[in-house]
Amino acid sequence: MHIVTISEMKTLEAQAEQQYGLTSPILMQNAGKSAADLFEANLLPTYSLKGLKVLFLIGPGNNGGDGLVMAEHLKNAGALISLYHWKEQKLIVQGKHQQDQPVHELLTTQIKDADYIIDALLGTGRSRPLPDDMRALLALVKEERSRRESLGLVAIDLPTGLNADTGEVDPGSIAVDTTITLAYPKLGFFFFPGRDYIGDLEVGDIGLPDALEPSSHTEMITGQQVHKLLPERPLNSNKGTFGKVMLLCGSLPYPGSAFLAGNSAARVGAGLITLAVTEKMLPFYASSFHEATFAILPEEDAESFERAKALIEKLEGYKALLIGPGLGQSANTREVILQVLEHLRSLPDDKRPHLVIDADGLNNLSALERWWTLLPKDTVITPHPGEMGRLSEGIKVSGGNIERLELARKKAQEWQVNLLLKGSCTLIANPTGNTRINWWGNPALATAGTGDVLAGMISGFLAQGMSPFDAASAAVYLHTAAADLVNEHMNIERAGLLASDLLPYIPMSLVNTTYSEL
Ligand SMILES: NC(=O)C1=CN([C@@H]2O[C@H](COP(=O)(O)OP(=O)(O)OC[C@H]3O[C@@H](n4cnc5c(N)ncnc54)[C@H](O)[C@@H]3O)[C@@H](O)[C@H]2O)[C@@H](O)CC1
Ligand SMILES: Nc1ncnc2c1ncn2[C@@H]1O[C@H](COP(=O)(O)OP(=O)(O)O)[C@@H](O)[C@H]1O
Ligand SMILES: [K+]
Repeated sequence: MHIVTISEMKTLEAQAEQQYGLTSPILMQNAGKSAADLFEANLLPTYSLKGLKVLFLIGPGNNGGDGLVMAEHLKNAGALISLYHWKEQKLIVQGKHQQDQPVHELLTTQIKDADYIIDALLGTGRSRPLPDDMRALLALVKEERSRRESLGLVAIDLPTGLNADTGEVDPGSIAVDTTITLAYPKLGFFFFPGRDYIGDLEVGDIGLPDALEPSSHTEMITGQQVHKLLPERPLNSNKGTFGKVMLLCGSLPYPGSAFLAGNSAARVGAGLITLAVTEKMLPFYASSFHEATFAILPEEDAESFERAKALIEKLEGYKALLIGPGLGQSANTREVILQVLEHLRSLPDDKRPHLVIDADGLNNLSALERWWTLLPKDTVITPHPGEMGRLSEGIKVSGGNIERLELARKKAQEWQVNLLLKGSCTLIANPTGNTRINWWGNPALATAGTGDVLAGMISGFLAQGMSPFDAASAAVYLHTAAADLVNEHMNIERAGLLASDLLPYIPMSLVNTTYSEL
């Protein structure tokens, strides 16, 4: 699904009017109706609209207009509606204009009484800092919410005061439970601090014709999209159908990496997993990973060319190669990597395994000048912000702010790689400048080894013939989906997940894409 900027959204609206006669009032009717439908769908089956007290905060522009249309639909379905028109300071309770008492007192009572408050103050048209009286109004809502957790907060299009292009927020903005955004998610939702204000994201249909495509090069990865990307599993198949993955991962201080990555490649469906390990390391893997096969390499004190040669000899027929997790950073290991890269560059496209470089694979490379010129075509690299900084001459890379998007896009083109920049909303940029962002996040993933799982999943998809951009996108989405499943099944929240907990839930995350609403 496209992600749009404010100006891209405005262009779409203008085109809808010019080319299809879809005027602003028509779009607003559609917007308000779909917001009402999504709101109701979220209530069910726990609550119904009958008798539900909903207070709408109505702003002066089209965002307020959307709110009014939505309110009318909810009223017709039996909700008890109050409307506060901010600019006019006018309060209407169940159709009656309240004029007897000072509006401030009445409004405070309405806030205290409401089951839900709908923020339809400002949307993409916000053009300056919020005025004091709007901040004060939002502060009242926030205060009530901190007193009463059952009060539901929903924003139409976006939480008021959030910059839809950058994710910056006004000091008066408040975080909501659900944002019902219209037509397309806005770019600023995916970056901090804005990301924290959105709550659950719903996308309302405003009836733009399918032929009207945004010009944006940025997409949100959706479950429906991933579902379509997943490799078919024909009845008439065998392990050869689903590709072989070779992993050059793990070393004495970090043996778990190869296990986690290899296991994850198998869990997304790859046909055969081979760990390239030394004899010294073999007993560890053989006892913990029964399904793996092994390519035995000379010990780490052997000449680098012998170690590289042993791996290269085994590589024929492999569809994917993962280099890096837990590999260590000795000069000898760096030499091995360079020789393997040289070999891969020399192979024709159809004979070359797809390459993923992660972790120490990247750390080894970042020490070299113009390291990217050493990569074979279509490589996927998967840095976290620290590794990205090292790859980019030491610049500081943001963990979640908007600058990371431009950086990833620019570097993917400069380096001609598929660049997966990890973080809370992980993003992926390909060499032609297209980007995809993962909306779903789960801080339980902020624990050692989860990156190895992700790298393994990408390799497993590459072995099954997915393109590098798609393999990275699907893996990122499913990685967070698997983490959500772990949370649900282990009854945990934001802490306590082990990377290995993800493994059995990866196949379930694949199945669940069938039922994705987004
Ligand atoms: N134009 C269209 O065709 C559609 C618009 N839609 C809705 O329209 C919204 C955008 O509408 P608008 O462009 O009217 O913009 P908004 O409704 O977001 O706000 C613009 C109004 O707020 C005032 N304003 C701006 N910044 C302010 C501030 N800091 N403090 C106080 N007042 C401020 C402006 O003077 C203007 O009156 C979207 O977010 C969406 O909700 C949707 O209905 C879909 C279709
Ligand atoms: N707060 C968070 N929300 C969502 N995902 C996160 C969060 N923190 C970390 N992650 C994910 O966890 C993984 C961590 O990878 P990485 O830093 O490489 O760890 P390691 O090398 O220890 O495996 C990445 O996929 C990252 O996107
Ligand atoms: K709003």
